[in-house]
Amino acid sequence: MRPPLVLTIAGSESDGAAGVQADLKTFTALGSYGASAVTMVTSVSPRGVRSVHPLPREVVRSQIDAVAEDLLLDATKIGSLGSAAVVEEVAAAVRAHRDRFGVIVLDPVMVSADGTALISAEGAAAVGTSLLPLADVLSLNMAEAAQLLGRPLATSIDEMRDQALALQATGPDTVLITGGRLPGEDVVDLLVHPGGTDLLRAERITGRRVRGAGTTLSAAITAQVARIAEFDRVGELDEIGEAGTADDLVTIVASAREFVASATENAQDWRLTRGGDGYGPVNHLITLDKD
Ligand SMILES: Nc1ncnc2c1ncn2[C@@H]1O[C@H](COP(=O)(O)OP(=O)(O)O)[C@@H](O)[C@H]1O
Ligand SMILES: Cc1ncc(COP(=O)(O)OP(=O)(O)O)c(N)n1
Repeated sequence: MRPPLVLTIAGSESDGAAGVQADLKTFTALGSYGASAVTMVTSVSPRGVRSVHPLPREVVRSQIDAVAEDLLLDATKIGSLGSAAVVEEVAAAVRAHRDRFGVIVLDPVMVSADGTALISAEGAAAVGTSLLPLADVLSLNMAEAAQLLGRPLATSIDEMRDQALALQATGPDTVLITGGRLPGEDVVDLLVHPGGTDLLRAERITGRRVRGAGTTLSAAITAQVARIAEFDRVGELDEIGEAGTADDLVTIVASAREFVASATENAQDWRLTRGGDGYGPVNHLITLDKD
C-alpha cells in the first residue's frame, strides 16, 4: 500500500506563496505524498523578489535521480527552473527514465508577480525546445504562453485558443492557459485537450492581490492526476465519480480550479506582513481547516 506519490521539480520561494513550498502544501492538502528536487533558491517577501539563484545543474540532477530511481512516482510537476543549464539537465533526467515520472505537468514559470524574471532568455527558449515535447499537461498563464511562442499577449479568447493549439502542437496533449490577466467580470481559463476545447469560467475574486495562484493550480492538477492513478491501481476508480473516465483531465482541471478559488477566498483577510501591503498567498491548506 502507498499514497499517491508526486515529485515537484521547482524553485524554493522563501515566503511560501509559490514554488516548492506551495507545491508541497498543495500536495499534502490534496492527499498526495510530495517529494522535491529544488532547482533554484529565491529570496522573496510579499513586497517582491530580492534575489534569484539557480542551483548548479548537477545538484538538480542528483536530486531528481535519487527520487526517480527509488520512488514509485504517479506524477511529476515541473515548475520554475532558472537557467538554460538546469532546463537541459531536467530534460535529460526525464528522457533517461521517462517511464518513471508518471504523468508530467509542466508549469513553465517565467516571471514573478512583481515583474522579476525567474529564468534567463536562453532558459525560456530551452523550455520550448527541450521540455514541451516531454510534457503531458502544460499549465501556464497568458504571459508565459506568449513568451514561449514569441507572440504578443493574447487579447481575446480566440487568440488564447490559437496560442493553446500552437502549444499543443509542440507536444503536450493537454494545454491549459489561465486567463487571470484577461480583463472581464469573469476569469476565463482555456483548456485544449484531445477531446476538444473547453472554456472554464469563474467569478473574478476582487480585493487583495494574490501571488502563487498559477503554481497552486498546476500543483493541484498534479496531485489530482496522482490520486486518480492511485484509485486506478487499487481498482477503485468508481469511488471518484466522473474523474477516471475519458473526461479525466477536464474534471481534474475543474476541481483544481475550485480548490484554488476556495484557497484564494479563504485567505482574503490574512495579513501576514508588518506593513500590511504587498501580494498575499492563498491558503494552500484549506482542506485541513477544521472551522
Ligand atoms: N481574480 C481572480 N479570481 C478568481 N480566480 C482567479 C483570479 N485570478 C486568477 N484566477 C485563477 O487562478 C488561476 C491562475 O491564474 P493566473 O492568475 O492567470 O496565473 P498566474 O498566477 O500564474 O499569473 C487560474 O485558474 C485563474 O482562473
Ligand atoms: C520559485 C517560484 N516559483 C514560481 C513563482 C511564480 O508562481 P506563480 O504561481 O506564477 O505566481 P505569480 O508570482 O505569478 O503570482 C515564483 N514567484 N517563484
